[in-house]
Amino acid sequence: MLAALPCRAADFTTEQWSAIGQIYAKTLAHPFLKGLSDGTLPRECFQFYLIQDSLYLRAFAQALNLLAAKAPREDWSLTLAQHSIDTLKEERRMHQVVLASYGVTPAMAAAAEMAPTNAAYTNHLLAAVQRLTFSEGLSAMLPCYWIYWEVGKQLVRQGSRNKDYQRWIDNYAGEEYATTVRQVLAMMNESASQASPDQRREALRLFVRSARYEYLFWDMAWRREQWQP
Ligand SMILES: Cc1ncc(CO)c(N)n1
Repeated sequence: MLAALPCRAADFTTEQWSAIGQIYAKTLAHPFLKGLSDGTLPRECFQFYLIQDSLYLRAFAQALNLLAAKAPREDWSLTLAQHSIDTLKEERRMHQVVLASYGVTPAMAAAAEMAPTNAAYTNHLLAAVQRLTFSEGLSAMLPCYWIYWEVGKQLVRQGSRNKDYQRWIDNYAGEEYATTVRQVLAMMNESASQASPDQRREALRLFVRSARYEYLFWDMAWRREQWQP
């Protein structure tokens, strides 16, 4: 029976990744990532991305804290709360170093408004962790971790001619980031194994949606998306 196949409990993350195969392939082929890799990405696009991403990371860290509060295990709460702190400290510091070299002060970045895609994506994450079960919320958050890791590993093979772009790539291709992502993957598999089939189905749907938003986030930066009117 076909209906019995999707959303099985064992190795849920394998199933999640296979559900976004096409989305991930399109992501790697996107001109933003191609440009990051070959160094031809226009400076204004990267700057737009960094400003939007610093706004994104604040919401992401908030979502992690909400998820930490819902975790059924104390060690998971601790891990997620730690990731929230790391997100705010490490990633934002890196962004600020790079942004400063682009002449953007932290105040300028903080005063910027979220572009439509960014607002939609962060609202999707915050709604999922707030309204749904731990497992479903975690599934919505997972593409943020996982896709960046995969992209980092892929892009580091080629390297970039632009040193700012290279620094960005190195951050996500590094061992420290890998450890972080592996923690969340293990948590996802364990948590999904205890969820109901309906919850797993919903978790998968949220995962796919977040993967689509990840794609759209690059596209947003590439287009330097603005609110209309
Ligand atoms: C949009 C987005 N997704 C994921 C990450 C990885 O934390 C990030 N920095 N930005």
